[in-house]
Amino acid sequence: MKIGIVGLPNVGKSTLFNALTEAGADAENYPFCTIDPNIGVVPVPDPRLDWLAEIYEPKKKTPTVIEFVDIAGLVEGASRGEGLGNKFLAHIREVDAIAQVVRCFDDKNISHVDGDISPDRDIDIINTELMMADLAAVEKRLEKTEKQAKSGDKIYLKEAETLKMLINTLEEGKNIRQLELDQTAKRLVKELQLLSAKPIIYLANVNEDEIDSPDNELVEAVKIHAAQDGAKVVEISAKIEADIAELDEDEKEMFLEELGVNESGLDRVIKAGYELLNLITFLTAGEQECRAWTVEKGSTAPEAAGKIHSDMEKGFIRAEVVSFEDLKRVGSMAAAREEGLLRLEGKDYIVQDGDVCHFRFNV
Ligand SMILES: Nc1ncnc2c1ncn2[C@@H]1O[C@H](COP(=O)(O)OP(=O)(O)OP(=O)(O)O)[C@@H](O)[C@H]1O
Ligand SMILES: [Mg+2]
Repeated sequence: MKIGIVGLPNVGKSTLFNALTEAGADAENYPFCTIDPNIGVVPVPDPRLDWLAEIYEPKKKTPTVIEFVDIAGLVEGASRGEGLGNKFLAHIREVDAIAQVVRCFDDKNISHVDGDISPDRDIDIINTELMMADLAAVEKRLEKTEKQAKSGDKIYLKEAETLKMLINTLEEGKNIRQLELDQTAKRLVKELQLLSAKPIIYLANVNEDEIDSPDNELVEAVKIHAAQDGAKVVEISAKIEADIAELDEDEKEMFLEELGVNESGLDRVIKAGYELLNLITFLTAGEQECRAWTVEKGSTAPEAAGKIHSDMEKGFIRAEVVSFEDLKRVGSMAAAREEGLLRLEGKDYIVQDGDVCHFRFNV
C-alpha cells in the first residue's frame, strides 16, 4: 500500500519524505529498506504493539508498515506534458492514495514557482492537473468504447454512458472521488487508475514556529479546500520533522515535551495515511515475536491469516481472538482465557482493528 507525496515544486515534499524514511531507519528491529530512492517503507507507530512487547518480551517486535513515494513537483500544465508532467503523473497513477503537501511556510530564500504563498491557488493548480490528466484518459477510453459500442453490445453502451458521466464531472471541475460510483464506474475508475478518484489528505506545511498556532489563515484556507473534498488536513512543519528525525529516542521525547506535543507530526501523518488507505491492524503475540499486521477493513479471519502465511489461509480451522482493550484490561492472555474473553471465531469472522489473534490451521 503506497501513498504518493504530491504537490508543487519546493513545497517540502522531499523534506517530509526524508523525515519519514529517516525516522523509519531508526525503528527497532524493523528490516528497513529503501526499495528505491523515492520509495520509503515507514513503520506505523502503535502503542498496542509496544504494550504487547512489554508483556511478552519477544525476541522480535515488528511493526506494520506503509510505503511513501516522493514524487517530483508538478507544475501548471503537467497534464499537457509541461515539466516532465506526464512522467510524474504516471507515478501518481501507481499509488493507492495521495498526500498533497501545501506550502504554508514563508521563507524569502525559498522561491515559490508561482511567486507568492497561496495555498488556495496551489491546491487548485494541482487538483486541476490531476483532473485534466483524468479527462484525457477518460476521453481516450471513450473513443475506443464508442467503436466497440457500435456492435450494440449493452456492456459497451453502459460503459460509454458512464465515461460520459465521468467527463461531465471532470469538466465541471469536480474530483471523481466526490461521486457515488456504481459497479461499472468503479471498474473503469480502477482500470484507468484515475488520479482524482484516489483518497487524499492535505498536509499543511507551516513555519517551524507556527505549528498548531491558532488562526493561521493559510492553514484555514487548506481546511476549507479539504472540506469541499471531504478530506482531512494534517498540519506539520516538514523542517522540524526533518530535525526531529535525526535525534535519538530520548532526545526526541525531550524535544517533543519542550514543544508541548505528545506525538510527532510524522506520527500523525503516518496514522492519517493509514486510515486513508482503509486499513486496520491486527496483532499477534508470542515469545518469539510480537507483530502488527495490516488488512483491509472487512477482511475475514482466513484472509487475515493469509497475511501471515498462505498455508494458514488454506488450512484455516479457527482463530482465537481477544480484543486488545480486553487483553490490556485483564493484563495477560491467561487472565483473558479465564474470564472468557478469548473467543473462538470461524472462517466468516470479520477481523476488527486491534484484535489479538492466534490462528489454528492444518497443513
Ligand atoms: N516547514 C518548512 N519551513 C521552512 N522551510 C521548509 C519547510 N519545509 C520545507 N522547507 C524548505 O523548503 C525547501 C524545499 O523543500 P523540498 O526540497 O523538500 O521541496 P520539494 O517539494 O521536494 O521540491 P521539488 O518538487 O523541487 O522536489 C528546502 O530548502 C526545505 O528545507
Ligand atoms: Mg523533492
